[in-house]
Parts: sequence; C-alpha cells; structure tokens
Amino acid sequence: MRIIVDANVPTAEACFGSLGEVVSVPGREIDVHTLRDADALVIRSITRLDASLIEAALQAGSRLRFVGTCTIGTDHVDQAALAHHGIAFVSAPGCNAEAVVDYVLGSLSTLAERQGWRLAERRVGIVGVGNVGGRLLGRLQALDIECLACDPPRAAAERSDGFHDLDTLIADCDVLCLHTPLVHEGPHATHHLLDARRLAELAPETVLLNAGRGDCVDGAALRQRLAGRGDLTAVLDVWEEEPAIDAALRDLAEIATPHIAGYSLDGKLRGTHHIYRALARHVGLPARLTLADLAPAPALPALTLDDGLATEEALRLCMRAVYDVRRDHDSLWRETRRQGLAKGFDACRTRYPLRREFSTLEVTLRPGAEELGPVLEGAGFRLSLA
Ligand SMILES: NC(=O)c1ccc[n+]([C@@H]2O[C@H](COP(=O)([O-])OP(=O)(O)OC[C@H]3O[C@@H](n4cnc5c(N)ncnc54)[C@H](O)[C@@H]3O)[C@@H](O)[C@H]2O)c1
Ligand SMILES: O=C(O)[C@H](O)[C@H](O)COP(=O)(O)O
Repeated sequence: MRIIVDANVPTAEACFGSLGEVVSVPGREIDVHTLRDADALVIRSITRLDASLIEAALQAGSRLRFVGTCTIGTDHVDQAALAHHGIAFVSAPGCNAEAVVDYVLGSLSTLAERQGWRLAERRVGIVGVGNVGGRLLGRLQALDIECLACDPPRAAAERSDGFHDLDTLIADCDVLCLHTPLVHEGPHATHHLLDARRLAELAPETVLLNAGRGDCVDGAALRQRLAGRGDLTAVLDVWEEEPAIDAALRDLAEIATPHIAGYSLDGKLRGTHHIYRALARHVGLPARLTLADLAPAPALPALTLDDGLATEEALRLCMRAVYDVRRDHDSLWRETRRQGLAKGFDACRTRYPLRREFSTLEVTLRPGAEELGPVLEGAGFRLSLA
C-alpha cells in the first residue's frame, strides 16, 4: 500500500510505515500526479482536496481508498465527492483543542499585561462552543472569568437556554473569541460571520480573537475598522487567503500569528495517531503504537513557585515557561518581511519550534504559595505541594 503523507505530519514514518510504503510530500504540492499512485492519503489543512482533484486522480488511475486529515477542521476536503467515489474519510476531532485554548489564554494574558487590565475583570464571549470553545469555557470558568456562549446549532439541538445570540455577545462582552468551523451555506453559515455591520457594532476597547478560520471574519472590513477608528484589539491566528495574508491587517493586529494556535506537539501527535489507528482499522492491520510511544518527555516537566507572586503574575510566568505567544507573533513579522507573505507564513509553520501543552508542566507550590493553586489548576497546569 502506498501512503502519501504531508511532510508536516510528525512521526509519519513510525506510524504509517508499519501499514505500507510512506511517501512524504509537502502539503501544498499534493496534486494529481502525487495521487495517481496513492492507495491512502494523509493530509493536514493546507491540502485542498476538491472534487476536481479527486476526479482527476481517479481518472489518472489512482487507487485512492482512504483519506485522513490529522486536523480538526475539514473545510479543505470535499467529503461529498469522496463519499460519491466510495473513498473513506476520517478527521481528528478535538486533537489540538487544548493547544488552541493555551494560545487563547496566553494571548489574553499578554494583552492584559500590555494594556493594564486584569483577566478576571473581563467578560468573554465564546462563539462556537465545540471541542475548542467548550474547553475554553471550562478553563475560563475555572479561572472565575465570566463567559457568554454562542452556538446556535447546539442551542437548537440541545434546546438549551444556556446560549446567547451573537448580537448579545457583541453588545455585552469585552472579549470575543471565535472558534467556529468554516461553513459556506445553510442556516448557520459562518463565512463572514463577523461582517462589516457586526464589526462596526463592536464597542471600543473590545478584543477580537479569531482562532477558527480566517474566512469567518471579513478581513477587509476588519482592516478598515482597525485603521479608521483604531479602538479595537485584534488577535488573529487565521486569515483569509492563507498563506498570502493581508500585510496591512498583519500590521494592525496586536497579536498576529501564522495559523499555529493548535500547533503543540501533543496536538499534532494526537491527530497523527488518530489517523494511524483509523487507517490500520481500514486495512485490517494492528495499530501497535500508542500515543505514549510517540510523545517525548517535556523539556520542562516541572517548576516550583515560592510565596510572593501576584496571581496573574504567577499565571503568566507558568504559561510563558511552556508557551510564549509573542514568539509566534515575532516570527510571523520577521519571516513575512524577510521572505514575502506566503513564503514567510509557510516557513513559520513548517519550521515550527517544539511546543508542549500547559498540562505537561507540573507546578509545585512552596508553603505560602498554596493560594495560587486553584488558578493554576484552572488554567490547565498539574499541581503539587512542596
Ligand atoms: N487556529 C488553529 O490552529 C485551529 C486549531 C483547531 C481548530 N481550528 C478551527 O476551529 C474550528 C472549531 O474547532 P472545534 O474543535 O471546536 O470544532 P467543533 O466541531 O468541535 O465545534 C465547532 C462548534 O461551532 C459551532 N457552530 C457552528 N456554526 C456556528 C455558528 N454559525 N455560530 C456559532 N457557533 C457555530 C458548532 O455547533 C460546534 O459546536 C475548527 O472547525 C477549525 O476550523 C483552528
Ligand atoms: O483544523 C485544525 O486542526 C487546525 O487548523 C490545524 O492545526 C491547522 O494546521 P495545518 O493543518 O494547516 O498544519
């Protein structure tokens, strides 16, 4: 069996090598020629697998029977076209959700420090309360931060009154976090969910964070609002037209990163392992590797805190010890200037430094520092007492 795997999938050979011959190809270069000799395809979100590519590959003699994406998002794959041709499709729901939540907490904590406010004073609106948004809600509530949730599909399916509509979040929240999938059609379409009208309605000083998909926000309208009134703070991880992003919007965003919110090693390995198990099942072979076999021990497994740190200071210190979002902002800035927008954006992603999740760090509290426990645990760290 010939398995084409995106070159940005870690541990590909270790996992898929036991199931067949692995051919590594950069995700943006996977085309009809690559697929002609493929039995299985393992991708990430940058490979656009549309109906015309699938049909061209099959007409060229491809034996493709399985497609797996090691990602949460699936908008890059025409699932109906795959089903039409009897090709199995599997994605990895939730695989990097914890990493996205780490990114959001790290970004908010950085803004709070720069702009002189406290996280606990802000009301956060979460749009899209699935694997990512649901975990974010849980961690923010554990930090005693007031949250409003907006998820019309869930509200309808669960007949719950725990959800609010988007306009309520826009009117009542200081921070708006977008974690919606990209959906083009239907009653809950998300393309330009934040359009010019809604962007104009955001109150001055609002923080708008998008870690869902770039097309969920009208980028040109956001650019105009930021350039014109200059009274919003934007945190953007995802962009329209990736990798050729809007340079002016990059410059106006307070935190601008190259679609890496979910790029923890842990998240990538969960995605790879999920697809490895699915492909093994598909071909009737055993999947002997466990997730624990793939993940190395963290470089920073533990740290100890003494008495004397203010709560938000301690939180920021622990977060940055594991993951500092400012590094990704700086690298997007540097590489897109040095190499041009598209090349620089992709370079940041393909050469992404090893990043672990907050839960890989054990924080030991010395006597006198015990009161930091609930907040650190709420943020996702493991705790022990000295
Ligand atoms: N930036 C990154 O690195 C990164 C990483 C992972 C996922 N993502 C993106 O985030 C999206 C969400 O991830 P997830 O794991 O939470 O997915 P999920 O499918 O578990 O949850 C998505 C939620 O959004 C809700 N939703 C759908 N349409 C909506 C609308 N119009 N308004 C409000 N809510 C709506 C759904 O009901 C669902 O509960 C993914 O589809 C992916 O595109 C980005
Ligand atoms: O949907 C996802 O899981 C994320 O957006 C994913 O982390 C994006 O990374 P990529 O697939 O582009 O490498």
